[in-house]
Amino acid sequence: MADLASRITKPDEAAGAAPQVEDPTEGANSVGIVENAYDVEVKLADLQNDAESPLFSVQSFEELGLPKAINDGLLAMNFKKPSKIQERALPLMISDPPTNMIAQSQSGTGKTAAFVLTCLARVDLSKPQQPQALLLAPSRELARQIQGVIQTIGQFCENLIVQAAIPGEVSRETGVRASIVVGTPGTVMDLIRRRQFDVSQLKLLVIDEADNMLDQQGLGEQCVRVKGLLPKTIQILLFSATFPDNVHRFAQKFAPNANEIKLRHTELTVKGISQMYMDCPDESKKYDVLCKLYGLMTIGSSVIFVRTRESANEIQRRMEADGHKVSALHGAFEGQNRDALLDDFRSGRSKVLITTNVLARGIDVSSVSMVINYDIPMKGPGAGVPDMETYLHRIGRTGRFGRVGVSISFVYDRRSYEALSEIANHYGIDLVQLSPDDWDLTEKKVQDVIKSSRARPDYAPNALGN
Ligand SMILES: Nc1ncnc2c1ncn2[C@@H]1O[C@H](COP(=O)(O)OP(=O)(O)OP(=O)(O)O)[C@@H](O)[C@H]1O
Repeated sequence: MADLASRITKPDEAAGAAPQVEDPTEGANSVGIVENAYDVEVKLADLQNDAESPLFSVQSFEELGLPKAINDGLLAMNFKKPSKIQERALPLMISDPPTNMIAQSQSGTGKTAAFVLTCLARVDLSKPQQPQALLLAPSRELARQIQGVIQTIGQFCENLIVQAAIPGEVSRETGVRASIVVGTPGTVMDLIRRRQFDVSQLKLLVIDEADNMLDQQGLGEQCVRVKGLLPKTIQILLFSATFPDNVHRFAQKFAPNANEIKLRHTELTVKGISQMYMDCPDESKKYDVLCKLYGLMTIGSSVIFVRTRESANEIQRRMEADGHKVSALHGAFEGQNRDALLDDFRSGRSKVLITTNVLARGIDVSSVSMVINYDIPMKGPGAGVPDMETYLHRIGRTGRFGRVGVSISFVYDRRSYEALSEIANHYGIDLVQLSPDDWDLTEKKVQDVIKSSRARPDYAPNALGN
């Protein structure tokens, strides 16, 4: 118990945990749009000039030597400067001869654009239907999102065809006909086996969320099998915010002689995310606390993470019965239903999303200002071990690319308290305590952070608009 207590900060430090933001007492409504736009330019530019920030860079995109059509795409996305990972990784990935890469960078720091730019720089667009780059992701949502990023950054690249290899997307008659293919490992494997995906000319394999994808307890076997069917000389890029030691060793075998960009444990947390925890009296009270938070959750958009599909359904049912508007998304839903639910959330039509770990990684919705860990993430036999990596990925759904956000983890008994305490110690996080007994203070602490995130004019669904 003492461990977590030692990581509690004083109440008035709560808003301070989200540095370099507008005065938190100033809500979006009280700030004029023009002034505000100026503020934000300065704020993001400030972060990008701060050598300590993961968004820092000294170069411009032009200096990285990418083709003009790609630079035009970056301009259209309003990407003014590369982030640190983009600046460091890109020159290594696009240089010849092609070299493998294992790259780690905090959540929301632009890893996707780093590997997407490499794909766009490597494919020969005179062969638009010949698969040349394959990107693998752990969920259909992430595969679709990456497909969208490629299409947006590549909007000025003539003849670019990008296809998603996820269930229900590739017709049996035509098979895969695209230069860039983004998929989930099971579907990709099926397509290759059925000879509907010609992999003979692939020159690039990207694995996003690579520690999760290569984990031998999970998708690892499938990824190894896919790789075994690809040309031996293929360039391999592995990206994630987390690389636990055991998976990292395996990653080095999977992508031999790779250049590496690694971070220490304590560098992994994103400064813009104010991490808090809620001391619930017991498990049965967690639901009431959640309902009390509901008003704050709808100021921006929020994601509530739970352990099982059943509890996602159950919380949705109860909250709706109590008159709240929420959506639930998990692996039991049909693919197209899942797509529609996430699209609604991205566009702001729904503001509160209850989900499982299926959406813990990679999903980029810039309007998310709050993440709730209704259940502390656990793993291992009997799910008795705190899942450090999943915690970091879950909270990383907010605080994207210099934005601010808040995460609230619910604890209610010794076990959940100790698990969160281990997570906090592992990353060296100072968690702010919230109490359901002092609701006014709780509300103020959370609102201060959320209001700061709202004060940004680019506070809207991301540039993809999907
Ligand atoms: N150079 C840039 N300038 C401005 N915005 C950027 C830049 N690069 C990326 N972004 C934006 O930052 C957000 C986060 O990027 P991205 O989704 O690639 O993060 P990530 O590092 O892959 O995070 P995660 O580990 O959660 O998957 C996206 O909305 C993206 O459009």
